[in-house]
Amino acid sequence: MKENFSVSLMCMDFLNIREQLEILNEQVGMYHVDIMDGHYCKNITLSPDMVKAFKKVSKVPLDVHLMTTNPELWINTVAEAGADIISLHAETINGQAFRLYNQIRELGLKTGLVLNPATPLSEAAHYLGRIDLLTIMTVDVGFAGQPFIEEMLDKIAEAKRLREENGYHYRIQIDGSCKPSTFKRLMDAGADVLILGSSGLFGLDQDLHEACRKMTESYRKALEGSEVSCGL
Ligand SMILES: O=C(CO)[C@H](O)[C@H](O)[C@H](O)COP(=O)(O)O
Ligand SMILES: [Co+2]
Repeated sequence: MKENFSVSLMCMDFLNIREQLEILNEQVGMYHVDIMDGHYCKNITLSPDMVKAFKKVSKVPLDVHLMTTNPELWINTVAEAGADIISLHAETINGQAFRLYNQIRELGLKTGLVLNPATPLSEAAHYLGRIDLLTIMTVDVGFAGQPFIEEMLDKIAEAKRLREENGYHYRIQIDGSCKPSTFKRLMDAGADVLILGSSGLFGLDQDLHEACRKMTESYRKALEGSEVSCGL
């Protein structure tokens, strides 16, 4: 079941990073590191130096979500910092998509693609076959704690159908408002990985051990009777 979860580290308590990662290392399959440039979206969160710090303690892969107008400026930097997956926004790579994904592969890393809620899957139709991790935003980029966008359930189902019809290999990851009240609908629609942020983990309890327990209990309850197994 841990492979079904990633944790959004922008939502953690920055005064106790090491302690929280040592707990989360045993609970989830990946960490999600949001890097924003304050231009592509109106916020500035984590950084390549934070990737370096996380890498010293993390026992799971780091997926770096680049919310930057010029992602080509950051790929080598976050790769050197320790990223295992680099997730680029389709909206920022038209005209260099194949070049940047070749660059990520040549660095020995996995390729990620992120689609904003308003961006259709067709935007990436010609390179979905090159993607290891497809992240579907279920909130507009920039902030935690936003409301879930229901219309994204159809996009998740379409991503799963496209994968089956074309033999693509990407895992489908959900970013934004993954929480007890959305777990079942997201997994039933076809999600493989849920990014847990303020609403799905850190906001469940002040004590992280207790928050993890509440999260996994609500996930199990949500999937009772669902056609989705816990494993991939
Ligand atoms: O990409 C992001 C925002 O642009 C973040 O990874 C997540 O959406 C956010 O951390 C999720 O937190 P939520 O409060 O559970 O929606
Ligand atoms: Co993100």
